[in-house]
Amino acid sequence: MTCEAISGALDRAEQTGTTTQADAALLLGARGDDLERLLVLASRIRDEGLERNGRAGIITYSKKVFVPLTKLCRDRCHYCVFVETPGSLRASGEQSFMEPEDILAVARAGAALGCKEALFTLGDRPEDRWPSAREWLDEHGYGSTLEYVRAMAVLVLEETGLLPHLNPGVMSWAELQRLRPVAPSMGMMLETTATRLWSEKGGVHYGSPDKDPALRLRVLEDAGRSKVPFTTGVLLGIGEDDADRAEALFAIRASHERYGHIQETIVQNFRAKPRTAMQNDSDLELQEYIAAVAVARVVMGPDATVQAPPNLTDPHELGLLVRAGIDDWGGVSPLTADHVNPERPWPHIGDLAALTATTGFELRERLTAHPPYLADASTWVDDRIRPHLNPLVDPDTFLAIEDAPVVGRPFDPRVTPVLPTRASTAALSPAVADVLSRAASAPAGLSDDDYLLLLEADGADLDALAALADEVRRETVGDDVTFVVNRNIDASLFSPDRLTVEQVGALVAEARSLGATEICAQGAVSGGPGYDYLDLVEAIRAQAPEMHLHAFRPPEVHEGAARLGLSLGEYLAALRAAGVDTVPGTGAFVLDQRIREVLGGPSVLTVEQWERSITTAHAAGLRSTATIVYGHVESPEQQLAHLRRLGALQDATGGFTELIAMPFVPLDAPGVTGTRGGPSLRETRALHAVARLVLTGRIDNIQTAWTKLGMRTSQTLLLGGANDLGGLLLDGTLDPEAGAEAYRALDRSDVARLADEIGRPVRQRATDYGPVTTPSVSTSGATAEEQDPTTARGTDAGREAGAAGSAGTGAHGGGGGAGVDLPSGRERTDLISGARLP
Ligand SMILES: O=c1nc2n(C[C@H](O)[C@H](O)[C@H](O)CO)c3cc(O)ccc3cc-2c(=O)[nH]1
Ligand SMILES: C[C@H]1O[C@@H](n2cnc3c(N)ncnc32)[C@H](O)[C@@H]1O
Ligand code: MET
Ligand code: SF4
Repeated sequence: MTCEAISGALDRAEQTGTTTQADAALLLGARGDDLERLLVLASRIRDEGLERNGRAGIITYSKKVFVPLTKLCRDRCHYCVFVETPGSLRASGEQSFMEPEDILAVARAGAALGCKEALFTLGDRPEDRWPSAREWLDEHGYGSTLEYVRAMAVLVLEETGLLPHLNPGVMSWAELQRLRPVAPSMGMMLETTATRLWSEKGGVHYGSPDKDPALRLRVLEDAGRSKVPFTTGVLLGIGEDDADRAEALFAIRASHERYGHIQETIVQNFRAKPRTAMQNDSDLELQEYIAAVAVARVVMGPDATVQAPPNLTDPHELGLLVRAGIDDWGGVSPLTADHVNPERPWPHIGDLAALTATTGFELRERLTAHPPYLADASTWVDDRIRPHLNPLVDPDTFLAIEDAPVVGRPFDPRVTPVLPTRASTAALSPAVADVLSRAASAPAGLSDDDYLLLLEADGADLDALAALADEVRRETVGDDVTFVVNRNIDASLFSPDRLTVEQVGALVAEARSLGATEICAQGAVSGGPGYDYLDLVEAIRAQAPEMHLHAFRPPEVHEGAARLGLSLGEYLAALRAAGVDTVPGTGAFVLDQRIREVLGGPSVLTVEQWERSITTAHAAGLRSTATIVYGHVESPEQQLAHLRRLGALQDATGGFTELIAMPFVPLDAPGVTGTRGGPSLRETRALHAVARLVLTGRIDNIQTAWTKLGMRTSQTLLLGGANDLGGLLLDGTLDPEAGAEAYRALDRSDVARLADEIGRPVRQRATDYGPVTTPSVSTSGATAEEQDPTTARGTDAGREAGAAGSAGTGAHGGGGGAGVDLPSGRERTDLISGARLP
């Protein structure tokens, strides 16, 4: 690095007040006079921002207690001394998790000292690695560590009034939604964007799944989209170089530019700890650190908050951090240690105030969420947390009212029924009311008896159950009613005389031109020469390389593999290589051997075969749907066991995208006798709601099988736990007599109306529930959004015939069980003109 290069970068930064990523990497090398210039620039930028934001001359901190909820972790960061193993905990006589009483003791003591923040910092998802963590959670009735975090945040709010700041590591989208109402702010250090430190043996993040930079950047994005005031930052001195540092800072800036949610960028210096893999590494050098803090200020700009922890730099050097442009010291505790850096005590707050004063600044207490976010609380703060926050916020500055009493207040459980029939709590049976109140804080943590009670709920109890499921749905995936635009191809027709390779190509080309993003192919192919499963994949792929291909149920996969003499794993890998993207998880019915024997003929896979097929698919990188067919001979116990089984499979593989609950339709299963003839509406509602609760944190999307349930029932279910309408398969002009689903159609205007009637937005999704990325093409030149009417039909649900699941029986058209309004057959409509076809 030449001095000219650095002073050139300084010149440019001084002139523009900002910098580029390449210049930032240069500026990180500034030392001596260059560093002096950089500090002056960083101070100037910070001071301009403070002035503009009405807080000139103020440096903030948050008075907090540290709650190390669990020190078990599935990661193994080489610098971390916080993390413990079950063995080390046993040796020191500690539990896997802090008990609620211990958490409250810390929080109460903090409140008595005027603290207003409870910082929950903990290991990532320890239950995935340590059976003892799983057991502790099971015994205490929590489905996951993050469910326990949520419950403890509520407990702390109610009992002490401290405001939770959650720093639990990587959070899923669903977890962010679940946690947002219980904390005004959250955070997760990006640490670094240097992937090699994670992917290469010897790197500090090797073997730590949660430290994949791509994953952490995803969390940053999700937090932004969820409007969570978010603290993040970089950890310096762990093997990254200046280019990496600049890249990480620019990644944070880019995410903030998209969503405006980065309330604070922490520039944290690595400190070597005994008993860690990095114990012999040296601490980050001071000049290098100071330069990085200043560069962070220049990169993040005048309106950002840049934080450096005051306990990781020696007291007599803290003035340098102020000169480097910080405006915040982060959380400081008068009570608890910094458990991440236990050897580095916090300065006394009085000393920190005095020291800050010598740099010309006044130290002021802020809350966990920074002033700009509290000033726009309707955007950034969930209304359930506001009653806890408001008494502590100074209405002029949005900083803390330092001497405000910190007292607990009840947390709004929000079990407000939203269904047409409103249930008053008084009308609930006491047992159901009790179960629901526990379900509100731990939906996935109830006992079998609890869920069985809910599966039998009726009347006001059922309405309240549905309302809670609706709330959990909203917190998990938001309000959008989603659907995918696709076309079903009945694979059982694939043969030289019924549906040729050319016809398949034409169907696919047409589907693509009409805006489909997915082709769904199910049904047993005959397997003649050139007409096997892989040939069908090839025929589809040849037409549409970009289209998502969702194809072949477990029985078909078994058959296809046997035909070629391949193992399931080999065959699924071949399907994937040929172009299959996901597989339908249909043909599951209820995963109970006796039930399958009653319902199915000889072609029905055993429980073991079905599970192996799905888990092998997941292992091969093919995700799948998960399904249940209910309302035949199964008991509520068996329904629940099935849902739990799907949840356990999901824990093992993470491969399910959604659950589709399909009512048994007797007319589709002519050979099956002795059933209860399909489910009632009551049973349908209870099952969907219970599925939403049981699968919280595991399977986030619950699809309503509209082809079997009809529109009115689907609306009811979308208000009672479900969030997705499934596939709207294009019914184009080339459609052959496509078996069971022929002439069943929904179009976009139907979907829009359906959602509008229940007050919800609609969103077209990709198969994996992400945004639709490939722009839809249309022969008419209209975009997918404009195309209307687009006739459409269901995906997996459409193909799952009543019980035995034989594809293409064509035996549709009658009513289902009581209360299940099947859609009436619809005439085919021309996709472009909307005109009825003959
Ligand atoms: O006491 C600590 N507080 C840490 N905090 C808390 C921080 O000091 C403040 O308390 C919060 O920013 C809330 O105001 C973090 C918060 C995050 O969101 C992300 C990372 C950290 C890291 C630490 C830390 O190492 N030690
Ligand atoms: C809570 C945050 O603390 C940081 N962290 C973890 N271990 C150390 C260490 N030895 N030195 C400095 N910071 C550390 C990480 O950035 C983590 O995300
Ligand atoms: N485990 C989390 C993370 O590394 C929380 C901080 S480390 C104790 O992000
Ligand atoms: S830094 Fe966080 S993720 Fe890494 S081992 Fe420590 S607790 Fe686990």
